[in-house]
Amino acid sequence: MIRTLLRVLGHEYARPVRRTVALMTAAAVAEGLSYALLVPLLRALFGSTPEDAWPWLAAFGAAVAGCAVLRFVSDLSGFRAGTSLLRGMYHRLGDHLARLPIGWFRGGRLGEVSVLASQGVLQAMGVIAHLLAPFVSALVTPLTVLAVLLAFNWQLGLAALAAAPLVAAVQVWTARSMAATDAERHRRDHEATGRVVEYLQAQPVLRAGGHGGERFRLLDDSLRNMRDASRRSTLAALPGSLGLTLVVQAMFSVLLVVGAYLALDGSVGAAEVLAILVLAARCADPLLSLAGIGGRLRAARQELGRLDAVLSTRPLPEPAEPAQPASHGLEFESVSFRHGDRRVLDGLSLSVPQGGRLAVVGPSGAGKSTLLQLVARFYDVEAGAVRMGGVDVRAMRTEDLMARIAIVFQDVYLFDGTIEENVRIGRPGADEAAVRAAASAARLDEVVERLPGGWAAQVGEGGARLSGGERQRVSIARALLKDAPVVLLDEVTSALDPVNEAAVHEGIERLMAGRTVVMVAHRMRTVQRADRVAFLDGGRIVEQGGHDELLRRGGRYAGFWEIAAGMGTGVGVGVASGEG
Ligand SMILES: Nc1ncnc2c1ncn2[C@@H]1O[C@H](COP(=O)(O)OP(=O)(O)OP(=O)(O)O)[C@@H](O)[C@H]1O
Repeated sequence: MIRTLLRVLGHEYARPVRRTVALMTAAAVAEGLSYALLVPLLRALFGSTPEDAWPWLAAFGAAVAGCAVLRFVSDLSGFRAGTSLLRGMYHRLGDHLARLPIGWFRGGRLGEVSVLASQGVLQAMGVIAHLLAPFVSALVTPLTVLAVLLAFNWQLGLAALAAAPLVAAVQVWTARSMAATDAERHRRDHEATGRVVEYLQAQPVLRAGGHGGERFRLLDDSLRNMRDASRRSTLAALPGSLGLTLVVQAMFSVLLVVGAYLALDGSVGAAEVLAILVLAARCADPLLSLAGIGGRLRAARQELGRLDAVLSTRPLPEPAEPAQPASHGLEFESVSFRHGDRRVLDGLSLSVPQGGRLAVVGPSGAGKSTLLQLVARFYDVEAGAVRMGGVDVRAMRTEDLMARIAIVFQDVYLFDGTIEENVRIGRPGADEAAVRAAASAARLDEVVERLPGGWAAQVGEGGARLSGGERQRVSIARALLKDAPVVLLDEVTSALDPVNEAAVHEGIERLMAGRTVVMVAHRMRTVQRADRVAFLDGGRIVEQGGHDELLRRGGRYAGFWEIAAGMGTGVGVGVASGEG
């Protein structure tokens, strides 16, 4: 386990961890040896000259004090190593997550990683600070006492030694039999955590559906499953802990019988037998604690495994010799890409000259957003290449690539800060005048005027205090401020009110001016801004050309708008009258 810990953390932590383990082992051995002093102490006390016990008592006192100091030093070292591992782990995890492809952060992953980053890291790193000392003590102290017993009297030593393989066997058997229940319990815990988050997020939907006051069945089910898994896991742990208790009791009884036999035989004094029994009793507690420590170690090991899996996820490879494109046209050459088993793009080829505007149209799920994501390297293509200015995006440093791209997503995320802070994310170093200019070009100043507090008004978590259209304006202002030569635009699918719609369109028009643009378009009005349209279906370009030309052709593209018009999605006006 320590090896996995060091692999997960990096070997620069090996020294403090090894020193801590050595100190803890020394403390546990010292503790065992201090107990051993009870043998001569009790022998002297019950002998013919009890005053001979004084030097042994002094030695015992000194040994106990020495143990306390060693234990303090080893615990302190464990605590220090634990906190430094914790800090290191957070840095390592943070650095690694920042290098993972954006596509890795899918819905379920967010809950998983947040539980891992909060509870998981603490649990895994707590091994050194909280679990190692009792574990080493529970193993090493009884072993030291055993060595003392063997040295003192081999029959008694052998009687105690017989317990060692039994304790080991019970531990191994418990760990094996618990593996499946532990894993299930953890899975159920995670599932329930996810359901709680979902329940909170889904409150508006539940209330709209008239389920506000009711309990949420999916949450109830997962909580019940969690309770059942927890019960199963507790029950599964019982035989192990019972087995350990039996082994320890049996060892004690055997020692008692062998001791009594030897005492009656006259080969060992009664005082020594008493001392041996006291020693055995002192070892019982640490041995019995092994059951509980074992469970916590197994849980920590599982968390460590999960951390290892996240940290082993390969980040997007960075080129050894990064290239810089001289221009900003885009080209997709025979691009194939799949999400799991689902093929999303299938040998797609497409190009957008520098300064050109391409609208991508197609049915839902055709792969339009994926096309944009491949330009920004949220994922890497499976086959083929995406190029900017003739340079494969994989040959560019991620930083350089992202500096050349401004993205306006359908779902705009705003941080809980002021509008100004949210716009500034587009170019953190921008001066105030530039931020205001971008905001005004995106017609965000109108929004600011309405807000109590103006530029200093807080937008709320996720931008909750702004409407969808207003959030879009912030996103456009960010992109304008970034002033990147390539713009990727994923048009909002839901209808905006006329004022917001006009403002968003005006902002987008300014954003597109003089830049290479690829836009996923859902509205006729947007498509008409493009100088070329690609109709995507089944991961391929089915038709390509100018908007009017494609309409005249009467193929898939024209049919698509006709259906949209028939469904009254707001695009039909353009089809009927030829305008958006
Ligand atoms: N993160 C993901 N994991 C697995 N599959 C995904 C993921 N994202 C998208 N997909 C799959 O890829 C397909 C294409 O998705 P994409 O978002 O590119 O479609 P789209 O054409 O933009 O659709 P829409 O117009 O509805 O937004 C989807 O049908 C979906 O099955």
